[in-house]
Amino acid sequence: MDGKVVLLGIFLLIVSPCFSINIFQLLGQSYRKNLIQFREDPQFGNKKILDEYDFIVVGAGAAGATVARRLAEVSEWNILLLEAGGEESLITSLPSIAHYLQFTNYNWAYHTEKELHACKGLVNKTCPWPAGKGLGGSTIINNNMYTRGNVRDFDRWAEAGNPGWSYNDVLPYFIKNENIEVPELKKSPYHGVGGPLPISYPAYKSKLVDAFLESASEVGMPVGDYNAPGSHVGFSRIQSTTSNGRRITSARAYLHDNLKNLHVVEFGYVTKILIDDRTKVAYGVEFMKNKRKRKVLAKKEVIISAGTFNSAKLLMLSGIGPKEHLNSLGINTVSDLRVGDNLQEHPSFAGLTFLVNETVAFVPDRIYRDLISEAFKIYDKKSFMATLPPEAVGYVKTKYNKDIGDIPDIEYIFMSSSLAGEGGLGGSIGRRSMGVPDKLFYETYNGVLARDTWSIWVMLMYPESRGQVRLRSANPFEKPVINANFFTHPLDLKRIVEGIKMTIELSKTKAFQKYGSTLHKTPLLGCRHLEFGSDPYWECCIETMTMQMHHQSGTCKMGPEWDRNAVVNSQLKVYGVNNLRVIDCSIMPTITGAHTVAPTYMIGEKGADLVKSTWLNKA
Ligand SMILES: Cc1cc2nc3c(=O)[nH]c(=O)nc-3n(C[C@H](O)[C@H](O)[C@H](O)COP(=O)(O)OP(=O)(O)OC[C@H]3O[C@@H](n4cnc5c(N)ncnc54)[C@H](O)[C@@H]3O)c2cc1C
Repeated sequence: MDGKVVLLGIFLLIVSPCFSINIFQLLGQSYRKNLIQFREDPQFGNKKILDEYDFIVVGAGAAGATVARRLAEVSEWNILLLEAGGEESLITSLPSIAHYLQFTNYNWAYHTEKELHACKGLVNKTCPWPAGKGLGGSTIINNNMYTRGNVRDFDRWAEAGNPGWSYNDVLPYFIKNENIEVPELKKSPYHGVGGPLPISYPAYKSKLVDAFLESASEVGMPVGDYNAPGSHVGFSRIQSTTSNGRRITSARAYLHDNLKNLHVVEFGYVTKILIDDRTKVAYGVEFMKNKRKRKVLAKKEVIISAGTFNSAKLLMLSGIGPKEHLNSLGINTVSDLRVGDNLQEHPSFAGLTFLVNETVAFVPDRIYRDLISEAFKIYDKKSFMATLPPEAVGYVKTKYNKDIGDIPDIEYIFMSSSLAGEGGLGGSIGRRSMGVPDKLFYETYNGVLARDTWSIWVMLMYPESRGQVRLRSANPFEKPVINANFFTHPLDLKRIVEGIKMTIELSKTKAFQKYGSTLHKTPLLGCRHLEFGSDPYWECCIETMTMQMHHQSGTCKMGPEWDRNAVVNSQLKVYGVNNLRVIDCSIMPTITGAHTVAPTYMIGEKGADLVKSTWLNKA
């Protein structure tokens, strides 16, 4: 049965002329009869939620599902988890199709405004900025890469006036979250066994990923566990949030359990936090469901875990934010805080394409032509469909990196495919999700479409530039105004250029030359006035075809009282309002040096403990 549904899903995916047909959610209906005990939904008996809960958690993403679940472990408390989207489906569990999911209702589908130094060649000159929507949040549509970041990232948080957030303080929460399935890491003191989130290597391994790992020694790099202290710099296969070749979302990891005191509302869109004007106490939320406005109360706390964009948006809609901005929209200010500032992300460049002379790459065109046999291969883990698009990472130091020791500044994301390689029947879905227009794509990559290629996406780990999120209006259903301000600090661009040049050198190693790797040299449309391969040429490429990692963070910054930009304190309590916390990726004072889901799970685990220690210690 399982196999037939997946086969049907892949078939529909290919024949569907229009990706807006939401086949994923249709397929999901059969899968929905799963284990969440209580939810307000006609299909599940339509039990009514209560009028009042001990805790209300807004958003069921990486952090929200974690917090709700951990609080529900206190049996005398009741918890309401409100989520704007619906449930994941069977088809979303295939890691290889992550990019396709950005064209479904599982994505809030935001965009930046026009950028001065970035996304200049993309559709409408803006960067598409996805964020996940549904029970699981961005873990429904993300790329499953599990990377914790550097020891120094967390030590810096603590040094900035946030006691309890040093690496040694947060390590137990990374461990608590994890069930490591990589045999050689099971005994590592830095990994967890028995936690809710399985971490494994992708089920399928390509020949090209072996070449990447072999190339490490030729450029003086170790191969090791990037999630253990002291071995961040180096190359490795990806540790991923998958098990047996299937995506594991935060909802699967944390919510599929017999928790009678945890009530879940899907398609419940929270529009406002209710705050008593006089006492400044948060006492509930307003939300819309089925076009009806409703209200639910919280006895103890309201916890906002709506993700970096929507947590900031919800605070501002509720009067918590920069006074001048709220005034301009006629919103009464409850607490004048720098909500929405400090936006951070990992910009990157994904345009490098290396051709190889064997049929060893992930070429959707070939796979989809032989669909039936491929569908069956998924089940014995011999298919590219059971792997992640990114197969390995390398953490390297550029010449601009002045940090001593194990602190890289560029991440290589290795793919045995490329934007060009997935042309043809693959639908060029990766480049579409990045907003690369047809003209730029075809004029640059014609001749190498649907060919065997590999690529390294070069990701900046510690951006100096900062962006901003603001409300477009006081209407909660309008998309926020997002200014990423990428590359406003020139060093950000220079580091990526260096990473690109280092990647080209890497392609010349014996390991890659075994496959005759050659760089595709048609200059990028828009940068043809510059000498191919020069620094100005690469700078132009990055500014033209900027690629993002969707690691939005920092808009509800954690910091001490004296930090004028802080929104929450080290207990994650919002300044100036009682009984209100933000617990999600938005609280990061500075972005971690890696992909953000692992640290967000950690924030969820630690945040839940902070809430427990407040209320369980009260007499
Ligand atoms: C396309 C994509 C690819 C990514 N790839 C990776 C990767 O490979 N590795 C990695 O480490 N990280 C990756 N990330 C980032 C990672 O998934 C996020 O950092 C992480 O999920 C953030 O967790 P969160 O809890 O802060 O927010 P989310 O997981 O985004 O959850 C927020 C939830 O709140 C809900 N919500 C928002 N507003 C409201 C409202 N008003 N009312 C009710 N509910 C609301 C949303 O619908 C959502 O479910 C990726 C992200 C995206 C979008």
